Amino acid sequence: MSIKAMDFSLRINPSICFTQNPPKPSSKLRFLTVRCSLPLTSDDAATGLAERPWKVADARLVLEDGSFWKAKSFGASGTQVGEVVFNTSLTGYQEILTDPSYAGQFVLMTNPHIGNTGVNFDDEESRQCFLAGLVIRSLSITTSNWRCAETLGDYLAERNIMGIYDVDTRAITRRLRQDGSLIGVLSTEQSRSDEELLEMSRSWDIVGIDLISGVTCNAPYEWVDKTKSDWDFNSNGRDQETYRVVAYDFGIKHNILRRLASYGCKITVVPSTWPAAETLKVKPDGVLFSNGPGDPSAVPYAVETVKEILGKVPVFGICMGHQLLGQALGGKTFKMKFGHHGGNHPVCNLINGRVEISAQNHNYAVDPASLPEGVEVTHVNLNDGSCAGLAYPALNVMSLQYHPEASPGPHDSDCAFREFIELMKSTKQAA
Ligand SMILES: NC(=O)CC[C@H](N)C(=O)O
Repeated sequence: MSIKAMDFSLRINPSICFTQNPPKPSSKLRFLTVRCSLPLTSDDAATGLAERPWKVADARLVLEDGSFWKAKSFGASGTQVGEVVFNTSLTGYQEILTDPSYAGQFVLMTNPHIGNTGVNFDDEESRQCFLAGLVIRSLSITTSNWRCAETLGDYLAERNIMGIYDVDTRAITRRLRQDGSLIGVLSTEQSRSDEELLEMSRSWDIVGIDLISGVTCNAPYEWVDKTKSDWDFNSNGRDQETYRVVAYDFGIKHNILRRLASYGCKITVVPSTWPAAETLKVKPDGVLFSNGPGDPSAVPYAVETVKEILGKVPVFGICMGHQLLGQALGGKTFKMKFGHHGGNHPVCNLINGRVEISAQNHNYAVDPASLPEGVEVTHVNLNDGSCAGLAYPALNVMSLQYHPEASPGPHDSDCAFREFIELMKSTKQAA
């Protein structure tokens, strides 16, 4: 079949992955995405015969199932072990990189095109990046955004975080969906053998480790920042009153604090080991138990703190905070097959029957069957029916397994902050 020159134009798009079999031209074809991929050998580099504008694969990701993935490195170099999880968010990679709940994990983005907006000063969700590394399909060759202050590669290198690109993220995602989360080792060190890296991946486990102690703050501090007015999409219905809240930092995301402040809370953030007695001494109107990394069963001290506070003031648990509440109420948590990480999870709010599209990031969940009588499941994840929210009205408890603060993600669940205000208000009035 012949193709007339006018029948198609050539569009270079470096973000689209290349296959061995490019699409067959047809007379209807208007756009053909082209990016070539030639087999590279180390001889080419040594002889200098083949000069190429791109670099040779210089990193390996080795998964505990025995699979090896050649990739190109950006950011920091070295060798790092972690659990590989995939995130389906289309936007917000900077908020994901700075979400402390990813400590100990490699985040693999299913969106193939990452880095295009660079990084900026406003989208940090914590004081540093705690994740093990970033795995992406295509690293944008340009950055373009009015807020961009730096490229993604420079940002990661400065923070000593490893990243890899040009790796088949779809194939790894399918593997994780089928077999569950896997431990992996990422290395740029040629001196380490494949066998050594595989052995490393098989001798490390994320289960049972207290990752919270590595991300929490060292001392209490006051939080004052609100959501900037330009970005506040939901400023109606605020209470005139100020509510005093103590927020336990198990790896807290800044936007939880910004949203609470915007709803009129005066917040003291405290470390994960802060004694319950000290919290109760300041007579807060409410206590927030934050999100945080890792296995909720590995932090019994945090469950004890939650137990001591339960029933004395209204409490709101988010993600890890929800799991700790579940345990403190007598329930059990379990590790899910590959968890939920992304900004497109439908959740049914059983109280009002509405469906919220939510931002999620968790590998563990509360088993609703293990909960005692009186504890209500208020939200259900519609993808798999897992428990997404709890309430125990007798003790003024509410919790969500996902992220009402978004960052990144949809804002459908922002009303949860309003509900926490109402809970504090009605408890205050009843006192
Ligand atoms: N975002 C979070 O708080 C994560 C909770 C917990 N670390 C999990 O993976 O389930």
